[in-house]
Amino acid sequence: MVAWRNLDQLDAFHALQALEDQVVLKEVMLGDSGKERVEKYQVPMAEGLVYNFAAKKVNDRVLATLSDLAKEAQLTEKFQELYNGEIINTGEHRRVLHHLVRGQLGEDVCVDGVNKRAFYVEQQNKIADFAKKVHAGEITNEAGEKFTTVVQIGIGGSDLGPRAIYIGLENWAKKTGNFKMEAKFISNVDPDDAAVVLNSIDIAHALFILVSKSGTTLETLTNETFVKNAIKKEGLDPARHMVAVTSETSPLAKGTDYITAFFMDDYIGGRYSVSSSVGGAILSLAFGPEVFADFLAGMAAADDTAKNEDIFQNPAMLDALIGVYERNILDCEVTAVLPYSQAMSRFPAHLQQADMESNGKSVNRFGEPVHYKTGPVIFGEPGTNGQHSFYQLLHQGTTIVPLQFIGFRENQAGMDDVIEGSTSQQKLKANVAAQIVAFACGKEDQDLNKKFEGERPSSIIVGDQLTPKTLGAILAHFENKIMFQGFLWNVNSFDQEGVQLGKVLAKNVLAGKSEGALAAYSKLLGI
Ligand SMILES: O=P(O)(O)OC[C@H]1O[C@H](O)[C@H](O)[C@@H](O)[C@@H]1O
Repeated sequence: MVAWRNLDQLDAFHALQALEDQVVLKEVMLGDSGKERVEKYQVPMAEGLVYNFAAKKVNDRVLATLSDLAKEAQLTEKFQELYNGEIINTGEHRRVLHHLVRGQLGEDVCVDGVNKRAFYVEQQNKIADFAKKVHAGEITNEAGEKFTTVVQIGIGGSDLGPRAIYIGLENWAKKTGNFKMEAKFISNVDPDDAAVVLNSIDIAHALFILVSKSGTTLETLTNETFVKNAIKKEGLDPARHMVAVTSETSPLAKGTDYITAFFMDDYIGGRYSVSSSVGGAILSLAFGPEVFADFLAGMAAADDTAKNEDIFQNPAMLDALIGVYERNILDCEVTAVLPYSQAMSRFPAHLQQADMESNGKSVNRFGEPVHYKTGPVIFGEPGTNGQHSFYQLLHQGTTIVPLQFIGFRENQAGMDDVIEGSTSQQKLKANVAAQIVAFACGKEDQDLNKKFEGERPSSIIVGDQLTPKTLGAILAHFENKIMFQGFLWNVNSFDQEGVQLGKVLAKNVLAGKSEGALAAYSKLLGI
């Protein structure tokens, strides 16, 4: 049995607080010691990726104490309980099974006589079969013509992950001959979101995927009707243009006006659902089921490394521990995710939900207040765009923001030119290397306005190229990092009560039941 204890009840945490090791990056990262550190402080990840943490404020003693913390917090055992199907989501009294969607890590998990792995694989096969029939023109619109565009209607976890992964692989798929259908996304209840998408597509040849795990989300149900009205206006039958992805217990599962439905279940949290039918349907239609299977294989490979007890063979656990060190010992409030890859432009937005909805909690998994900081604020943009906007604050501002870089040796599209002695990809890579050192080491200057203090910690994930497998491995790395941090903070990372209050108040406004400030704001907004 594992013991679920608060971070401040662990001896290793107090040992960490007592350490007086103040790693000074501009000392350890300069000259030969910097070179040795970059070569030494890295661990292999799945799919040939590497997690390098040389520019983090850690040394061997801090790392040894973090390793003790991992053991005392029983991170490996807790992960084991999770993938073996224990009720880890205490708030909603649910299992947490997103790992099982991409592979069997432990024991069989059976619920009400159903083997859950078999259920997830069955849905994957059903989606693969459907996607192949759409691509082959066996499933068509009412005129017997092929669908050319696929549009996902969903929000939060039913939008961000699938959208980030679609954008992440679009150019790769075009280059490698795996591009089957263009995908678009409608999420916001702002009518302009749906209007822009509907105006940009040929509705007669569009297949819509309605995605809602709960089947009750106001934005998604509103957009469903919005889209169905647009389909009807074209003189077409909405039931011939829409499939549903939902949990078997949701009201949508009983709907009859869909071509077909694909399922997930209550054990897959929305923000962890990209590997389930939620991401499976759109990604299999856009790129083919084999590409989606490769993406899942990359995730499964990363999940496998997350089982290792040794933190130097478990990059997600190591990353999580360093993050807790920065949050609870170095007192950093924010973390930036900075992919030097345009294809990962929506990845930070997805991680914002994954991380902040999971670990943005003030009570532990038993509902008792915690007396330490939990999840940080997450933001990010692809480099080098960020360099020309918010990096000023990162370099010289009064807030120290730990950074998580991601970079690749090769680009995806294969199109590149030598301009003034270097390719664009080389320029991109030179920039990320330069930034790491600039953030760590800073620069002296008599003019304080031009002085860089340095001491801004960062890590980098490096790979050869962003592919379905490496993207899967990177996503699973972050999912597992978030999970381990939740274990360390002893919070339930798998519910999200904090999103409810606003929904209830908005319903009151629409039902004409508001008073006081709510009524005044409603008037101000012209509702
Ligand atoms: O998939 P759905 O049930 O429509 O939920 C969509 C989203 O809405 C909720 O408000 C939650 O905060 C998210 O975690 C969820 O992903």
